[in-house]
Amino acid sequence: MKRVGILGGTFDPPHLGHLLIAEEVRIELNLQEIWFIPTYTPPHKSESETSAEHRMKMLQIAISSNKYFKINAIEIERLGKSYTYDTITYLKQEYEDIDFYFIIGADMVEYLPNWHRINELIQMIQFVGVKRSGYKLETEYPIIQVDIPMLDISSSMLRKRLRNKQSVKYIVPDEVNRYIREKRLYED
Ligand SMILES: Nc1ncnc2c1ncn2[C@@H]1O[C@H](COP(=O)(O)OP(=O)(O)OP(=O)(O)O)[C@@H](O)[C@H]1O
Ligand SMILES: O=C(O)c1ccc[n+]([C@@H]2O[C@H](COP(=O)([O-])O)[C@@H](O)[C@H]2O)c1
Repeated sequence: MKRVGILGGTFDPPHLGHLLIAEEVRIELNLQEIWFIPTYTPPHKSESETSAEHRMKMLQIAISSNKYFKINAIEIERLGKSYTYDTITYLKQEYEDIDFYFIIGADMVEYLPNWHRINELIQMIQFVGVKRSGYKLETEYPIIQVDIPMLDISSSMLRKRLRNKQSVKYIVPDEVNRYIREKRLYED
């Protein structure tokens, strides 16, 4: 069976935290690929600030230097709320020969009891939790934990910095920074 990690996210914008957790989990669990799945509408928070097109483009730029990283646009194509249950149901039907591992930060681990159809979802896919500053990686659910170096960064912190015209260098890849500036994203 092929082993594939999934990192679902809003990626508004993508940052080094996303890339680091994906790479660390890939190596630790010996995964052949990581599929980044951008949400259309995130299930549990307000809509993204930038369009799906811009988020896809930034993600493409961000992952381009890693041959194991791919994008799967299923949630953007599906439109509506991006429930993981729907995505995994589809992926398991479509790719019977793949074992999927769904990577989440500790903030999402804490939130797991509130996920849509969690009792079914937890039987369908193996979750992999990673540390995140300010959150506990403790849960009753049978997740795998992977130890990663913590980077205390988030997309909301980046949006705030960009609004305030502060630097985001060394927090997002240079090419993503260039795209954000060129398209004047997150300016107000
Ligand atoms: N610095 C980080 N360390 C560990 N996990 C992270 C980090 N940043 C994001 N993640 C995880 O990556 C996934 C996608 O995150 P998302 O795209 O929502 O970014 P975010 O930084 O959490 O965004 P926002 O600040 O807008 O909520 C989530 O599972 C989240 O927990
Ligand atoms: O399906 C759910 O109920 C659910 C609730 C919270 C988060 N998720 C998924 O977890 C991933 C990270 O979410 P986010 O909002 O932090 O980008 C993303 O793929 C979401 O679709 C899914």
